[in-house]
Amino acid sequence: MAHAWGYAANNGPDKWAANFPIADGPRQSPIDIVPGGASYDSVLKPLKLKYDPSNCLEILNNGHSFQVTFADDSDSSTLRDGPISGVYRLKQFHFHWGASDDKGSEHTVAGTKYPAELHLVHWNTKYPSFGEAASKPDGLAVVGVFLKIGDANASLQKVLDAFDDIRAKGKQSSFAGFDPSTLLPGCLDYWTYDGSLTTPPLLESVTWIVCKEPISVSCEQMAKFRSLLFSAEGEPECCMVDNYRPPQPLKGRPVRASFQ
Ligand SMILES: NS(=O)(=O)c1ccc(C(=O)N2CCc3cc(O)c(O)cc3[C@H]2c2ccccc2)cc1
Ligand SMILES: [Zn+2]
Repeated sequence: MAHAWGYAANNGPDKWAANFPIADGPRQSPIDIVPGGASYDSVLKPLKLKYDPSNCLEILNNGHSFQVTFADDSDSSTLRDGPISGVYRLKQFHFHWGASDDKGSEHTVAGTKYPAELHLVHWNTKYPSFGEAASKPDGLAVVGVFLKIGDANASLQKVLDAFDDIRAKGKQSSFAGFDPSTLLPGCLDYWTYDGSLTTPPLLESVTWIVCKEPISVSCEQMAKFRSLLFSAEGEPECCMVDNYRPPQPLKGRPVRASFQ
């Protein structure tokens, strides 16, 4: 029986180390990003993101978040340059959010929490698959984008409009033709550091690339996020909120900035 980890008091982030001891490892994520503590590195290249909307397959509620999954059998949706070497393919994107607008992001900036955070998950094509890459120190690259309360986000609304079909855990539906680059901020300045998955199995295989500029989300759109359920059909309803891991110890890791 797979360990039923979650975000509740009895199975949440403080309890994960019992089944996933790497939770106390040397390169855990997320972290609190302290802009004054990050060092500008002129070697860092601009991010090169190329996404093909025809690779977009489906949207699903996996009981921890919802994710939009992409076909990754070719190099048509990729991340190159930035802090990484080689070609990483987009596998999926998902979000983390709070029960209220004062929390929800995983990374924080000088202690500031955003109401939500987008993760675009890519895997290194020097390995044969996502699953193989996920256990390698340079296997994954996740682009993180903060969401900040403001104007309604028209691109995000296309994703939220699909929620009625995936309200409960385990529900999925086809979701075609979505271009995830429409969820990126105008400025792609970023911080980068070596980290991990922020959910079990917490593998220390992620090069984190966290954008400095947030994208907007309206209060009404945040309410839509909170209409999803952690619970499956037929179970007592449990709202999907606060599905974020708090910042973890930096343990001496450098955080680099692509901007001055
Ligand atoms: N928040 S995050 O660090 O950006 C993250 C990235 C990828 C994944 C991911 O794609 N998967 C696969 C689906 C999945 C489902 C689970 O129930 C689970 O506990 C973890 C995942 C992770 C995963 C990644 C690598 C190996 C196994 C599982 C999850 C989180
Ligand atoms: Zn995530």
